[in-house]
Amino acid sequence: MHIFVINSGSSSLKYQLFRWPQEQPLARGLVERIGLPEGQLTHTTLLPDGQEHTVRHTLPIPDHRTGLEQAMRLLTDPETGVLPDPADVQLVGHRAVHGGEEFREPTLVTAEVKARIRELFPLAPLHNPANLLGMEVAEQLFPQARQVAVFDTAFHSTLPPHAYRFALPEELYTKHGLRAYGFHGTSHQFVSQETLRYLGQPDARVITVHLGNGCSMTATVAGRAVDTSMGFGPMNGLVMGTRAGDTDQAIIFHLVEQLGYSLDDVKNLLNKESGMLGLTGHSDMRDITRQLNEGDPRARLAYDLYAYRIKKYLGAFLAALNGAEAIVFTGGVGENDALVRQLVCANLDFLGIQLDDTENARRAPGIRDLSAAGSRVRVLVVPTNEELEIARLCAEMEVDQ
Ligand SMILES: Nc1ncnc2c1ncn2[C@@H]1O[C@H](COP(=O)(O)OP(=O)(O)O)[C@@H](O)[C@H]1O
Ligand SMILES: CC(=O)OP(=O)(O)O
Ligand SMILES: [Mg+2]
Repeated sequence: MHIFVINSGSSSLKYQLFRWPQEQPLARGLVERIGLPEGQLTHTTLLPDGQEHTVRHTLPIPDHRTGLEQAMRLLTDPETGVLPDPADVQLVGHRAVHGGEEFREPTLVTAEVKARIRELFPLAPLHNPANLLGMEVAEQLFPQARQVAVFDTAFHSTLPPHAYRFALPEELYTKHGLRAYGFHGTSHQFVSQETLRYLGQPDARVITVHLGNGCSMTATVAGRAVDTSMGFGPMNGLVMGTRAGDTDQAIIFHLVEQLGYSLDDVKNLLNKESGMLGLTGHSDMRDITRQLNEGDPRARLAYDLYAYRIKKYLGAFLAALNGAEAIVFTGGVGENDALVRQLVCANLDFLGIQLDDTENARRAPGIRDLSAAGSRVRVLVVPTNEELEIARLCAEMEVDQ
């Protein structure tokens, strides 16, 4: 059978088409810079002889719907498409970001499930709307297929209460669900599993650092999450493309009471105008790298702040775990940006963390060990593959039914 997976992030949409159970990717694509003036669609067809054929289009992609429609045009193109008939797709896997406390397993998309995803919009305003849209567009494109949602929050359902509860009155948790949920769970799960296999240590303590447009870190033991940097919504913790991460609640009161912000203004500020964008004017790390190379001090500060925040969480999670066997970088920035990794790992030799600078600067595909010979903690790059993990979880659900 064929499984089509849609992974809508805040600024990008990724998709992959698999032949199953071979786990064979037939095509994959990336729609980037959604909402920015120059959107980019990269579509790769994986040919039977192992060759890849990639086309790139630069065009305005105002929203996720347009991105998905463009992708479908390429997939079903009568001459070059690998999916002549959309009816060949039996299963569509969707990334869904916020699943609250109830969605801990892959879930068949029904009208009720969609309604619940909609109710969770306020908690993940950059993501759940794009996820739901993906489901609605896919229902039209693949009317015969089963649609399954895999939630970012699911992997974090193993967090202990002292990690997920806030020091707020109990009722706010018991009646209103105010707790940390954690996000990017599918990526943290995939990457931690890959790492355990790579190390040959199924019980290892692994800290996964997912740096995409959104960024989060998770402390894991034997592949189970025990703490994570994101909280109630995907805003807390690390500095991100457009999200501030940790700030001080007092700032919110000051913005509203002294500077005349409405609550909507604050939400917009913290979700869409802050983070790297607020510091540099750019949200895409490649633009900030360019700015840095031109000697712009704003880019320097932004890099330092971004890396320092990761370092602080690393310290916290190493304390929570009483050490770690591996620290793993993943996501668009984590996999590609050597300077971020260098700044994060600098001056951590007292913890037994030492990076091999040459290995760190080298570009290569696949899992890479960046640690210096004497490093007690392994520093790895493990490319994430949320789509494959989603396809596996959806296929497992089919078998279990
Ligand atoms: N070669 C690269 N060097 C530095 N940053 C990169 C590179 N390639 C991608 N990135 C960054 O990765 C981020 C997007 O990561 P990704 O994981 O695809 O995001 P999303 O959260 O949308 O899934 C962007 O900030 C982009 O600039
Ligand atoms: C949850 C989240 O921040 O996702 P993304 O990084 O894809 O925006
Ligand atoms: Mg992502």
